[in-house]
Amino acid sequence: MIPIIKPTMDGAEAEAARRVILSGWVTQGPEVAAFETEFAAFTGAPHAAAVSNCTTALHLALLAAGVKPGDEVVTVSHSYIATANSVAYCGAIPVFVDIDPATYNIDPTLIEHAFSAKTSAILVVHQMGLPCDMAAVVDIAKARGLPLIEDAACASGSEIFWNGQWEKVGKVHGDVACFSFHPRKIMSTGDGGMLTTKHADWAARFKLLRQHGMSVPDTVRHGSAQVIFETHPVLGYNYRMTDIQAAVGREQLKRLPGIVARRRALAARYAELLGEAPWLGLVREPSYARTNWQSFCVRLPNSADQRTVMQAMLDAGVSTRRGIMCAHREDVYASQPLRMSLPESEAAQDHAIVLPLYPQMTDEDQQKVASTLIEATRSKSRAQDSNPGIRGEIWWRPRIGASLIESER
Ligand SMILES: C[C@H]1O[C@H](OP(=O)(O)OP(=O)(O)OC[C@H]2O[C@@H](n3cnc4c(=O)[nH]c(N)nc43)[C@H](O)[C@@H]2O)[C@@H](O)[C@@H](O)[C@@H]1N
Ligand SMILES: O=C(O)CCC(=O)C(=O)O
Repeated sequence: MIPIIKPTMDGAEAEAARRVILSGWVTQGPEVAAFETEFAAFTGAPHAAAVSNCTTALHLALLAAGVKPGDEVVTVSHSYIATANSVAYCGAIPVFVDIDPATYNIDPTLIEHAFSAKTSAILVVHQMGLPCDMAAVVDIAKARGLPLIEDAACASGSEIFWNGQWEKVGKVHGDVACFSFHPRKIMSTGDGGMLTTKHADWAARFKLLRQHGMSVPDTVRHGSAQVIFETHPVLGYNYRMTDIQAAVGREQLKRLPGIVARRRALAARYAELLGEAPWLGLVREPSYARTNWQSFCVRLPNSADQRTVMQAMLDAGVSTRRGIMCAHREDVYASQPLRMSLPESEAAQDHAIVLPLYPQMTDEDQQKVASTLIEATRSKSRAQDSNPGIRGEIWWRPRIGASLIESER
């Protein structure tokens, strides 16, 4: 079976975990601090704070941005449900904007239509590792005076063209970026997350809130010759990363440039192999973005049944995933009125699939994936079913106006 992903770990990560276990200090401590310093240096961010996963990172980011109950946060539905959930954890309402089908990322031209007097933040996603159009989004956020949060769960090592040079996602281009180290991501600590921010006071707040809002951390009390009594001035959470995870993360970070380079080579090979099937829509990087190819997403012809194609591939020993989910279609958000229709988000969920991609893949593996996909879709390759434009042209269908669904509020 060719799986969707394989973590890239070996004895170096095992040895790092062993070293921490034998050190006698295993929870958030010196390894977490070192991982934060190294991750900040990697991205170019002034501050970093490690947490238990990216969902908790997003929660803390929204709290630092001042999101409170009853507020609205403009974001996408087309994302793993953690994006919308983090807004709901604040008692706020996620207001969903449709995506650009060429990039699977938020369509900046639609953002204005999602605003109301209750909007208190913008939360964008760098979906599948491909940076969204940050220049456009930053302009909108600045014009409105809104904090801008980047869900960079998938985007470790991705780059944005900024002020004439390539910069890492997380440097930070908005106010704060949130990363995931879940095993489905390209570097992993088992589970884990990281915030990078340009604001020193936000970083201090993340470090306070991740550990129960405790005034004096356990590490400080542990090493003190004086008796110290801690206090809890604010409501905090247990969102810590352990030192075992951080030690693994430090090894993963050393590998990250190599992992990204390998994924880029594998993605280029997929594009070559699938080039003979023009009915399949591939993602092409816009001029402002270099993806880490966390996922290699392919748009199927509209007449192809997604589940049938995925089952045929699974039967042949190739694991795939459907297009990115849409939160507004899940029961948990279904009763919430939409401010705009989301046709591109829904089409992307229903008509795209994600192919296996991991550094250990052989050329034989990739040929098998490509040939299986081509065979499973060839009969659906009628010209009228192709998705012109998904190969890189901007495929635009205006949908503001008649299709706009006004909020009932
Ligand atoms: C592009 C999207 O990719 C991912 O979403 P997804 O729906 O593809 O993710 P899921 O299908 O839930 O991914 C879980 C899969 O990730 C793999 N996986 C998860 N944990 C492990 C692991 O520890 N070891 C190995 N070898 N594989 C692991 C398994 O194949 C598991 O079925 C997430 O990273 C999303 O956040 C992201 N938007
Ligand atoms: O829990 C998951 O499956 C993914 C969520 C994630 O990536 C995170 O919270 O770091």
